[in-house]
Order: sequence, then structure tokens, then C-alpha cells
Amino acid sequence: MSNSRKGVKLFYDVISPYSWLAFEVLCRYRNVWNIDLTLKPAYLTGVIYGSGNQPAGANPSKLMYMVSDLKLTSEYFGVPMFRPSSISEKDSLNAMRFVTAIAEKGKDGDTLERVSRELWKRKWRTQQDITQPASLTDAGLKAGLSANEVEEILTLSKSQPIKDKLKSVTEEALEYRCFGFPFIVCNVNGKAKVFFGSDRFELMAYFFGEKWVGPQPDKPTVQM
Ligand SMILES: N[C@@H](CCC(=O)N[C@@H](CS)C(=O)NCC(=O)O)C(=O)O
Repeated sequence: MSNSRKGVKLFYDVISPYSWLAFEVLCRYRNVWNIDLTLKPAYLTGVIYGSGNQPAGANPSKLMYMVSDLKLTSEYFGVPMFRPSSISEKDSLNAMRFVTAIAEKGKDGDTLERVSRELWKRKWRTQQDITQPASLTDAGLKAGLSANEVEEILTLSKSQPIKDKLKSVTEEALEYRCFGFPFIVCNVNGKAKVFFGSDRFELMAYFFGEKWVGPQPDKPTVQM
């Protein structure tokens, strides 16, 4: 492992299952690769339309591929997930405002991580709603926030500054020419290198001068 700290920004949305995979891998590799991980909650729909892309659901072949690919990748990554009964990219707006409010409230990175994970679990594991205040409250409580904190964050999440913040982080991603999530911006020797997808870690490792031993570094799939 090289000693230098590596700056990594993860742009994500909890509606995106591939973002969940990338998120878990970056959390697992944080101490292995000496990563300074910055979570950048953003809005997938904003990035898809802002970049002139189309949602995956717009192409039936792509959608069918994603369904079968996610079965394989979730097993390989050790992140169990199941296809929700309904998926609309727009469904994550309230959830991502909620997560943004946590980031802006100056809550520690652990809280942001735990709340994001709880929301992914709801949507992609237990197939629960993530649009309603009661759902966000439940995710916040499960992540260890107190009832008062959740109440405060819910109110904050509806405020104009938080709506603007989510928009500006989404615009920041678009400035890097992002067109989908997960979108990972790495600082490699002072230069930004960008990666789309949860399947680019081998390439990232190469540029970082680190070893990639598969998505579960404690259970390596590759012996170096
Ligand atoms: N190959 C990528 C696929 C990632 C992906 O499909 N992300 C979706 C959101 S969950 C997306 O933004 N798609 C836009 C696109 O494929 O153009 C991976 O394995 O992570």
C-alpha cells in the first residue's frame, strides 16, 4: 500500500443499485488504499437529463440486461439486493434531499454513510418506500439518529438552501461530463481522473499504484 492519501469523490444516488456496489467497495478499500472518501449525494435524474442521456428503463434490452447483471454482481460484491417492484428514478428526490441535509448539517461522515446505506437497503433489499417522510424517518432512526435529529433534518431537507445544494452537487458532476452513476472522481498526482460504474476499480487501482483483489478485500478473488 502506498502511504499517500488518495482523494476520491463518489457522486451517487440511492436509486442507483450500481452506486451502492461502488459505495460498499470504496468503504471497504478506504483503509486498504488509504482513501480520503468524500460522499457527494446527487440526483441521478438531473444527471441523466442534464447530460442528454436517457434512463435505463427507456431501453428494454438495457433494462433486461441490468436485471440479470445485478443478480450476478450483487452476489459477487457480497451486497445482497433484489429488484424493487417499481423503479422510477424521480422517486429519489426526497431521499437525496434528506441525505444532502445530513451532509450540510455537518453530521460526521459515518452518519452520512449509515443513512445512505439504510436508504439503499430499503429500496434494493427490503423493497420499501423511500419517498415518504415516514420512510425517511425510519431510515434515519435505523442509522442511529435520534427522533429529534430526524425531525430537524426532515424540515431542513425541504428548505430552499438544501434543494439548491442538491442541484449544485448534481451540476458539479455534470461539469465533469458525468452521464450516470456511480461517478467517481479520483485525484491522481494532482489530476482528476473520472470513472463511471462499479466495474472500474481494476483501472483505478492501476492509476493509484494499488492492488485490486476483488470487491471484498477480506476475501480476495485474486492472489497477487
Ligand atoms: N457498468 C456499470 C453500469 C452502471 C449503471 O448502469 N448505472 C446506471 C444507474 S444505476 C446509469 O447511470 N446508467 C446510465 C447509462 O448507462 O448511460 C456498473 O457496472 O456499475
